[in-house]
Amino acid sequence: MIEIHNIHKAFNGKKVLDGVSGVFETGKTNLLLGASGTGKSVLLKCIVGLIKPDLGSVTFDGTYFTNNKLDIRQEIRRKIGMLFQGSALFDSMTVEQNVEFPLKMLTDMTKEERKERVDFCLKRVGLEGANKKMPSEISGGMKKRVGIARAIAPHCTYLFCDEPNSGLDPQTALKIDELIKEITEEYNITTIIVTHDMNSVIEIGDKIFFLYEGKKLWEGTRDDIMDTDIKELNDFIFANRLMRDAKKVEEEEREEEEERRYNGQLASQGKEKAPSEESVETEKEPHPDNPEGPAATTQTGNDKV
Ligand SMILES: Nc1ncnc2c1ncn2[C@@H]1O[C@H](COP(=O)(O)OP(=O)(O)OP(=O)(O)O)[C@@H](O)[C@H]1O
Repeated sequence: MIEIHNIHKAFNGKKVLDGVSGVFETGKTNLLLGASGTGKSVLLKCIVGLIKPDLGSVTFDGTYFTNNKLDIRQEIRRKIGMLFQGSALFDSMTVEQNVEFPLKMLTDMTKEERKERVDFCLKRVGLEGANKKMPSEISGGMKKRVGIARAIAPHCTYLFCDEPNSGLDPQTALKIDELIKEITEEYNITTIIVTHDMNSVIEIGDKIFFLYEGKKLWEGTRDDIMDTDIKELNDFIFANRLMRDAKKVEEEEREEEEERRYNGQLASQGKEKAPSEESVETEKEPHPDNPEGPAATTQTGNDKV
């Protein structure tokens, strides 16, 4: 779990982050959502320590990170995997050398152990056998997969992805989203993804933090993002036609459901009423074994007297 508290950041007097707080849960895909220039990347960099916030703190699983001793910060950094926007592979290295790179830098694994881990990670992201290819020989989607393999290779506890879908067609983007979500759940990683892609929100938004002009205006899940009354959020998500259509379908389904429930209530009331009327009638009818029957035993107040 990563906790951020009251993060502020300004550049040359221009406020970019204005008191952002939140908790990013373990085993979940946490999305930082917002329009361009709203401070998502700066917040991500503040969390991983690439930018120092002016104020505020970041805690990784209870260990204070911001302003802590260098060795503690380095220890936490070792557990962080990064997937950069353009994949950021080393062009002069093969796929396997790219994935092996952080293992050489961050671990004391033997050559054989590194080879085993590289093969495992490449297999996990669906790139078995691509070891010897150069980045220039593979597609954008494959590059993202190599980036993911490289990020998780040193058994990362925290995974940060800066717009993992940028430059990908929708189908490949969906596959990358799904892969990140699967890996997050499988290895119980705390994942934070910077995005403005509404498809990602719907597909993998376990927890969403909506940033607007440097502030967190809303947080919630993909199930409730369409039902808020926050104007800035609605303007952002419903600028996308697919989202407007999805909202329309959701409203129609809700109306149908309400109608069904209402009709069901009416029917059940009617049902309750019917047997009681019936039972009154049958009580009045004599039982075949007892011709005198209940009808005969019906008494009025006067009879009793
Ligand atoms: N190192 C820097 N120096 C000065 N200004 C910066 C620096 N980094 C970011 N900014 C400014 O901070 C603001 C927020 O930038 P940021 O990259 O976080 O936006 P974003 O929400 O990630 O946008 P996008 O979705 O377009 O990537 C922008 O106005 C940007 O110009």
